[in-house]
Amino acid sequence: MAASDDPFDLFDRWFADARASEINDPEAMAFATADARGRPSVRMVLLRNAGPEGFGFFTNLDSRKGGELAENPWGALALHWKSLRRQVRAEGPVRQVADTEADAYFKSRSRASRIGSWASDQSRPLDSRETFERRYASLQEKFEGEDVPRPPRWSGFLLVPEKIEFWTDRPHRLHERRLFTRTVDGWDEGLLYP
Ligand SMILES: Cc1cc2nc3c(=O)[nH]c(=O)nc-3n(C[C@H](O)[C@H](O)[C@H](O)COP(=O)(O)O)c2cc1C
Ligand SMILES: Cc1ncc(COP(=O)(O)O)c(C=O)c1O
Repeated sequence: MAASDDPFDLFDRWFADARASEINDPEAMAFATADARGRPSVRMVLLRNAGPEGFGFFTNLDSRKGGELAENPWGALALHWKSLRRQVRAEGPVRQVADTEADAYFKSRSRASRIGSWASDQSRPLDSRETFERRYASLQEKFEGEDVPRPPRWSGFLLVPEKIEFWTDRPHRLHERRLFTRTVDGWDEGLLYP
């Protein structure tokens, strides 16, 4: 297969274009999960790695998405770059990343964001903003002068794509859709009607 037909090479080129032309957050993607009954939910997350191993992001394992992935480890994502009028979609099984990978990413975040991850019981009900701010302030004190370690329930997920679609806007809604489907030894490429 020619290098230009590899979906991750194509993704890298599109992502580079998006970094150059989006006004903010070219890595923002909608990430869908579903519970054990198949009921879907979707939210934005930041794409932190993309390559042949998959598409990765970081979050709280006890969040709603974390709980749904524990019951049903499948996901779907969509990136839309408005400035380019392009969309990428991917679907497949989702796995948690290794602790070493989560540690390395967590270390790269700002100290304030690291403390925030300890302060936030992500997706749980919060009685008031004040409660959250008090928790944050007391954690700032607790970690004063110390390194802020990764909370044990904060990690990352990797969606290992079985399908990746590249969508390009064309006039009169006659868009181009290139679908890559994983095979035992590579990728099949085909087109879809828009
Ligand atoms: C642009 C953008 C990027 C976001 N990135 C992340 C992220 O990488 N990880 C995360 O946990 N939440 C992120 N959030 C917050 C999520 O959208 C969501 O509110 C949170 O993860 C809880 O989702 P859940 O209750 O479905 O688990 C982001 C929100 C926006 C708008
Ligand atoms: C709750 C939360 N966690 C994680 C992230 C990902 O970004 P970062 O790791 O740079 O904080 C975001 C981004 O908006 C977020 O809202």
